[in-house]
Amino acid sequence: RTIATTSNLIQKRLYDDTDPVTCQIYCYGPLLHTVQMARLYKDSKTFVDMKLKNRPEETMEDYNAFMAKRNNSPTEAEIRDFVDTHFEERGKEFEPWIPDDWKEHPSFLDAINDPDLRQWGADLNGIWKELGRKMIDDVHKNPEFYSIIPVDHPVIVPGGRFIEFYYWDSYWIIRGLLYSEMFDTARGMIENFLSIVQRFGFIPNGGRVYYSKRSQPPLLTAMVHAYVEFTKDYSFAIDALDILEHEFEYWMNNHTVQVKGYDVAIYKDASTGPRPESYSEDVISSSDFSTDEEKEHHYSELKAGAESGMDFSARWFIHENGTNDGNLTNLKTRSIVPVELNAILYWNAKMIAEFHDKAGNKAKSAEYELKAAKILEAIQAVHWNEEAGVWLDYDMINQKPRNYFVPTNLAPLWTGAYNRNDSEKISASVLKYIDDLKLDSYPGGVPNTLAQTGEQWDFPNVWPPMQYLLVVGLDNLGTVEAKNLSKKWGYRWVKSNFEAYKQTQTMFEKYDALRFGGHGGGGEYEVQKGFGWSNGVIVEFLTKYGGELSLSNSAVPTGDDAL
Ligand SMILES: OC[C@H]1O[C@H](O[C@H]2O[C@H](CO)[C@@H](O)[C@H](O)[C@H]2O)[C@H](O)[C@@H](O)[C@@H]1O
Repeated sequence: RTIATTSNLIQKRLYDDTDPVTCQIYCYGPLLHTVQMARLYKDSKTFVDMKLKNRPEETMEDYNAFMAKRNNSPTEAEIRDFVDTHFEERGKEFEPWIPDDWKEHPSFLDAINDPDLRQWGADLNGIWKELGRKMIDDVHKNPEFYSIIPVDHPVIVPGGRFIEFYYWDSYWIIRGLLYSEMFDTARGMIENFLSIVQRFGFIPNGGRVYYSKRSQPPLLTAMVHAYVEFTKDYSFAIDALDILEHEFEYWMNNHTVQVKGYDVAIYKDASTGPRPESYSEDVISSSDFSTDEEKEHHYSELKAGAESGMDFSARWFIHENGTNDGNLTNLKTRSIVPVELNAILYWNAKMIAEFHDKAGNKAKSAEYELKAAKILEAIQAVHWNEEAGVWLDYDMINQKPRNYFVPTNLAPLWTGAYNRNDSEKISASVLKYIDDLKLDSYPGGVPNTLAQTGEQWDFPNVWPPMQYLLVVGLDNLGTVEAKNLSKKWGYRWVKSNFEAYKQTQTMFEKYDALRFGGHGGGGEYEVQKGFGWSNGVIVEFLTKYGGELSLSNSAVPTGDDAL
């Protein structure tokens, strides 16, 4: 299979404001406002996932007539009736699908010694079948009836309310699939993303048109790298190079600002209005602002937060007093330079350089090495904080580092965005940072922040991709102390997830730092079950530790007892 190369067409599409016609229903406009503000469903995402019964133009005509007839003030019952007449239930875009390459007994299971952990690994492998989604032909023939973004290959979704692909989730899902030897499914998901970059110029937050003006942390190149590491099929990466470069340039050209004379990337969004999938929630939180302009700024900060994947968190609050106090009205996501985004872009440049080198294109490889070196310099100048002994986000409003814990403060260890000659020094300072903050004292894993705001990316919630970042980052650092802590946290994560699974037969999207085996909560929707990235991380950790890890000493561990 070959991948068509990018062209000016992508540039045109990227800057051209012609949204799909379905966007008039699902992304913005009066119909969306009327229905979402009626709060017909417990979860606001329900409505924007429902299929149209008629063409969007016809639906809009009916809507205009409906509103005119009711003097623009329909009752809730009338709106419900309108929705029932014009929309189908959610989920109509998929047909049952069992991945063709699913294996009953992938060999990672043989590497797990503990019988209970091995059975759990088999259960998790079985969950891939439940999370698979294939689009029906009609989605390709009549895309304007659906909010789903049509893609050629079936995908593994996160689960629960998330029945479409999510960009950054897919990195951990794909790694899990590769360990489960589901190479075709993994490759299909990557090919979908490559074709999406060709169509949109970048990868939307998730597989719905209403997500199409923002992205998520750019991990496509890392997905390709993981696929190539497993399959050794370098030609796949080489064929994809144009597209990977395009995505990289999209971020560097559209998401960078200047800080201390360096180009650094931030999260942002290119649409107006509230998030369609959380419309009334955003309108409510915007009611603190009086002018339309202020409300619009607030919506942009919310959507930039969603682009970061950490929606929402005190990580993105800048209070008037310069701290991370406050609530959603203090969101200033676009004014905070995030460590991991720049660390990931560095990684992307390095991997693109590596693929060019494999292709024998030394000039291009050198060009991307140079881009990586520039990003590294920026990370060192803007994010590294000698006093804290770690990398920190940067507050552009108050022109100061933000000395608040987030696992992403260690992201450069994960992506290799630091000078290897400094490993010993960095190891000493990072471990002291961890010690000072007592990050090793939580029985359920390292919390995402130390701020308890009720937002889902704050204390005490623990998120699988962030545990992965910490465990892999510390392991990469390579000193004995860092490797030991990495293993300790890896073991703890497996055991705590296992405990939750043993009690509930469920994998959760997020967990609880304070409770060994406890799941997370808070935020604007119920904790979700499934769950793509949780399973991916555990399948990888079971492969990594399965030979040595045993549950026999699995009494509720705290701190040092976890091993
Ligand atoms: O509907 C609210 C938000 O839901 C998504 O965010 C959360 O789930 C995603 C899928 O697992 C995950 O990628 C993200 O990190 C979570 O915070 C969605 O991505 C948001 O855009 C949306 O507003």
